[in-house]
Amino acid sequence: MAAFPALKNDLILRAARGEETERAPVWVMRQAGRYLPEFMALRAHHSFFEICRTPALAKELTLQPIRRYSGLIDAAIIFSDILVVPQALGMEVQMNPGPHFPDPLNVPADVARLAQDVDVDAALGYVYEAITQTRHALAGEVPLIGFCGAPWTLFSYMIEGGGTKTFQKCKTWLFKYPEESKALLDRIADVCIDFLVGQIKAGAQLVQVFDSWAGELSPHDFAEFSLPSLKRISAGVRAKLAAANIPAVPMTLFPKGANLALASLAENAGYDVIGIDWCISPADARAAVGDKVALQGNMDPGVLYGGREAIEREVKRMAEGFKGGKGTKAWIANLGHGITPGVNPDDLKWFFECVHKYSASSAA
Ligand SMILES: Cc1c2[nH]c(c1CCC(=O)O)Cc1[nH]c(c(CCC(=O)O)c1C)Cc1[nH]c(c(CCC(=O)O)c1C)Cc1[nH]c(c(C)c1CCC(=O)O)C2
Repeated sequence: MAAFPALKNDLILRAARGEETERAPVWVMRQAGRYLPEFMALRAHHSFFEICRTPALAKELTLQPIRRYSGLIDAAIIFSDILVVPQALGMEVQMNPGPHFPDPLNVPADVARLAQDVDVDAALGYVYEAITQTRHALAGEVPLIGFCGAPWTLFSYMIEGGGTKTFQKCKTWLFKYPEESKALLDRIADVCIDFLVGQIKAGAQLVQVFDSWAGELSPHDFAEFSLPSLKRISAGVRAKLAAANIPAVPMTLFPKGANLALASLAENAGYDVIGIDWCISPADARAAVGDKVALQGNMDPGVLYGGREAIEREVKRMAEGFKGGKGTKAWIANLGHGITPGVNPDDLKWFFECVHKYSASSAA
């Protein structure tokens, strides 16, 4: 592996490994995104997936929030999308403006259309190249996060053909074709394993699995359909790294909306960090997971629309919740989901400043 510049800020890696830190490390999901004028300026000249496939452009977008919030932000996340995995499986995905699959999987027989024995490293090598270039360009300022989508969330896009409110088509699969559904979920998981291992080899220092639709399943169905593939990924990544003599990196799971599953996820899903949304209080989340994992989250992204007073009040409340009580373990400050367009970038700066202030071990 190429030698990278020495890391100057390892706060998030220490927190992810379960250590209490002098203050909470902080980053936000979708930090390179449409709320940033510099993102919109570059995006005006390139299509979304063109940027994903062009390492120099993906690197540039990854660095934008790091430059703007230098000294305040503790991690970069590679600019890409969870939908590059369905693309690697041979599906066409457009972004206009939301994701659109012209030929979704309608019935189990359609799985035959997916690419057989995908060479993940060949199909997604452009992501690895973006990661390696970004690691060099970061010059050790903060760690770089790699990611993928969770099988259940990707399954839903591949079957629905885009975003959905009803989940009608993918739930038809789960409940009419449960065995075929599980086989497809495992198949997606196997691509995710190779993809995360490749990202780690290329320089990713922490990886996150986004299960954005976890909360659409009942606790029973989450355990039945999503959890097995999430475990397959954590175990598969660790086994492949060990076999290749590559040190493990921390793994984060963001099972959005699956707050009822927190205790069992902390117990045996195989992740170091669990990301939570804002529909559970930090104290309740910590009570559910004990000291088995670090927690990441969880301010409602909508608070960023509320102005400085609201942001300060809610960061203080969040910090007190995560710090309070016995057995408090590590905390990575973040929003409970991605930052949304329309947020004033200066208000995000204020969010970071408030996290620094209220999460410090000396803060009252
Ligand atoms: C479900 C999901 C997707 N993509 C992702 C998820 C999981 C996280 C979540 O639940 O928000 C993950 C993602 N997407 C993007 C990143 C980049 C890294 C980061 O800054 O966090 C990450 C980590 C860039 C992006 N991915 C997308 C954009 C905006 C598209 C544009 O530039 O036109 C960005 C910056 C497009 C995208 N990609 C996806 C959707 C639904 C959309 C369109 C609507 C939306 O923006 O929410 C699929």
